[in-house]
Amino acid sequence: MVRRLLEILIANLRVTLDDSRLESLIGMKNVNINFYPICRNPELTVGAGRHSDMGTLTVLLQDNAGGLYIKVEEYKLDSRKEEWIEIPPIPSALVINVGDSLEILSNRRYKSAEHRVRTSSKQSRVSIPVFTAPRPTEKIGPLPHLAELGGGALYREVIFQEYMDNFFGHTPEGKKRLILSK
Ligand SMILES: O=C(O)CCC(=O)C(=O)O
Ligand SMILES: [Fe+2]
Repeated sequence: MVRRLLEILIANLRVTLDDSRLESLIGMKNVNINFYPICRNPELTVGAGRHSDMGTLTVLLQDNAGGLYIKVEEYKLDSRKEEWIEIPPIPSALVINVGDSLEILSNRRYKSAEHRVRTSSKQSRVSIPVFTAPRPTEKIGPLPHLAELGGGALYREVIFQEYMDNFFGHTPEGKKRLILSK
């Protein structure tokens, strides 16, 4: 399913990638199981702090507890408004998140989703994300055609392993680590 999604997203940018490259961009897969216990002081406690996923696409199954928020930014002429909106649980539905690698590859035509999870005093919560990411040896940079069209590459090319070392070596708030690839 992720392979098909990626194929469609890339085709939508009018870029053609061969099968082995597509496979390499989602070649590393990891599953987590997150448990958020009931919390007495939700206003004092972070469930999952604001971040974006570093890989290509994340497929997330959440139970019915709610609490997943995503940051939406709105740019007006000279102002920027940001808002956190809840992604409500829908039975049997999956949440698909764009990760940093896809933001870089698409030269920011797709933006990685900054998200966080709040705790609750009423109900515990379980979520199961499946992370897909490039193989560690894969070079990640804006796809050439997109850099040409979009007035230059917004990110420099990195080996994905280096990106991961940077990701786990620092814990910047939100999406700030993406700047480091520029
Ligand atoms: O629990 C969730 O809904 C999200 C978890 C998450 O963002 C993550 O594991 O990266
Ligand atoms: Fe996440």
